[in-house]
Amino acid sequence: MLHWGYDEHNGPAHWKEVFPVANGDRQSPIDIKTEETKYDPSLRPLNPNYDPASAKIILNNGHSTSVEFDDTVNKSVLTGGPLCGTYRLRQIHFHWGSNDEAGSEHAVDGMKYAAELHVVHWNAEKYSSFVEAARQSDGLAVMAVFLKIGECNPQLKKITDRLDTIRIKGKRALFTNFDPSCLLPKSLDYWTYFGSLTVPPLLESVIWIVLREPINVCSEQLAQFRSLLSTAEDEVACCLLRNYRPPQPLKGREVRRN
Ligand SMILES: CNS(=O)(=O)c1c(F)c(F)c(SCCN)c(F)c1F
Ligand SMILES: [Zn+2]
Repeated sequence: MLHWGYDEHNGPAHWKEVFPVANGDRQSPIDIKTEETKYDPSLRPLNPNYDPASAKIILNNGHSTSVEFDDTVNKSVLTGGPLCGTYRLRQIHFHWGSNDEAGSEHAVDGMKYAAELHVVHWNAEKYSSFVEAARQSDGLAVMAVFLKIGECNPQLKKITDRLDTIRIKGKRALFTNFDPSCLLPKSLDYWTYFGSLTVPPLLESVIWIVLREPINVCSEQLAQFRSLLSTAEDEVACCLLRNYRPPQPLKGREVRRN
């Protein structure tokens, strides 16, 4: 396998050839069977606290589009929920499909949403960098938000309106004064479980916090994500039509809810 991606020749079924942890005991995403989730009274309310000035750039890394934040200080953090200590905001990015019927990574009782937002944080209380935290079992905390087809989302428009300036893999543009809380649903009720990155190197270092309430996105906005290119300037143009990993075996893990 050359470089990993989402095509037939380098997609999720091939990743284990280079990253054997793909068959590990705490892989993500998963299909959340709501009847089997366990209420846990010790789970606290989520407490996201983001400073819009932390937003720095918007980027096309060839696998998704991300907004990267200044994570050199504790300016934008997530505390509460299942977390011990303070997790610092690193970046947000999206996963989507080639059509509106499927595109999310997590599923709920076998049902997939049109897309999924990931808000990535790292444990800055215990570790000194994102890269170090990404190697630890409690190093990362990713909040997942489901996107369902409905009204156009005016907050998401701030991102989708900029995608034409970063169509080619590797392109980046200044992107500041953005608070990702504007993309969260009214309710911060969640499911939580121990899992992994959903892209190579698939590190098993993520405390997943999956919000139960989806936010809206319209079909036209999702189409703008699909017009991003997974290829660089000097390559034959190829659209990033889908970038989700299918659900992985639960292997006895518990999914708790607040
Ligand atoms: C949970 N979704 S993911 O796709 O596995 C994912 C990314 F795409 C990421 F980009 C990052 S952070 C930046 C690393 N290059 C991350 F921590 C991460 F978990
Ligand atoms: Zn992701």
